[in-house]
Amino acid sequence: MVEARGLTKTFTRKKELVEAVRGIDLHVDAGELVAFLGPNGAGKSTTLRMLTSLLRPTAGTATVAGFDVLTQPDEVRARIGYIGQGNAAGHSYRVLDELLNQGRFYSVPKPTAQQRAAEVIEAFELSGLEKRTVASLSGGQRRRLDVAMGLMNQPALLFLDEPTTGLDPHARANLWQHILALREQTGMTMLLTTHYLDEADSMAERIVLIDHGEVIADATPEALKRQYADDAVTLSLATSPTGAGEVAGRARALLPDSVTDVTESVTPAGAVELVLRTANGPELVPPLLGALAGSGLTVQSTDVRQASLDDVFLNLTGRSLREEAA
Ligand SMILES: Nc1ncnc2c1ncn2[C@@H]1O[C@H](COP(=O)(O)OP(=O)(O)OP(=O)(O)O)[C@@H](O)[C@H]1O
Repeated sequence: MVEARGLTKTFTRKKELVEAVRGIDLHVDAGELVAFLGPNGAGKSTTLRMLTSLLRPTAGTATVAGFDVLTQPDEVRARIGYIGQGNAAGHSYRVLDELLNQGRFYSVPKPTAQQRAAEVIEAFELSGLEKRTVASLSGGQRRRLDVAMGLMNQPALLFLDEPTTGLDPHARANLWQHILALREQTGMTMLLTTHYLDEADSMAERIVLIDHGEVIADATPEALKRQYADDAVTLSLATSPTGAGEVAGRARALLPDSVTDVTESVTPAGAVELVLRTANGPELVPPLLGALAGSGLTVQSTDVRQASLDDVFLNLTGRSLREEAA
């Protein structure tokens, strides 16, 4: 559905070259839900805008829905929906008129546009708001209208640039519910940008991690975490009369090979604390607890912190995506 090779965009700003996108390759199959994740200024929006034919690449090629973005932009646009960062709808216009105008923009015949508008109004919970002006809608309703507008030409592929940025958690969850329902019903291919880590983790089937205009990793959230970050298991063990060192030594001898790193300390209360790095913490804990108890060691508490996409980004770049987003 999307095939890009060496996609590059260089801007000139105050006589200086800004290499916004530096040779991105991308392949997206029909029906995939792919998230571009990366810090501010990484080049996500610029990539999306090149793929939607809104921006001409400095170098590289891309085909979208079977058409070349450079030589066949009209064919590309007819087959995609694009929901940009800003609100697409005009403030003083009414909801239904905006949807019908969008249909007209795509040369959808009027009866079809009316039927389509009724469908997206229903699907995106905009019923009862048809006559309201856009300015009078809540942030969440407005964003749902944006997405609904992007669907008026029944696209095969939907591009969403930071669809949930600025929405409160409830409105974010609500918008996602609608997007996922749409996807389930239509199997639509979706490509979105976000810098919400939790959102990318739970919603995207595949994450393309972008930094400084380049793809630094591309896989499912689970695969990324498995490959680039470890879970941290913290065990707190009661010390014995023979001393903390002896307890730690006995515990260490029971650790399976899947533990890649161990740090050891003694808490102010005198407990021996071991922090274990491993690919799969939840799987490691039950047998390990059994083995520790079997050898007479007393586990006072256990904590498993599973690897996050922020750990992945940190391990790949040395920077925290969470902090950069903040
Ligand atoms: N029209 C432009 N003129 C000059 N520089 C630009 C232009 N558009 C984008 N840039 C620069 O290109 C780089 C990439 O920007 P882009 O908007 O693609 O990043 P992004 O990953 O989408 O970030 P954000 O999450 O903040 O939207 C940034 O340094 C940005 O300032």
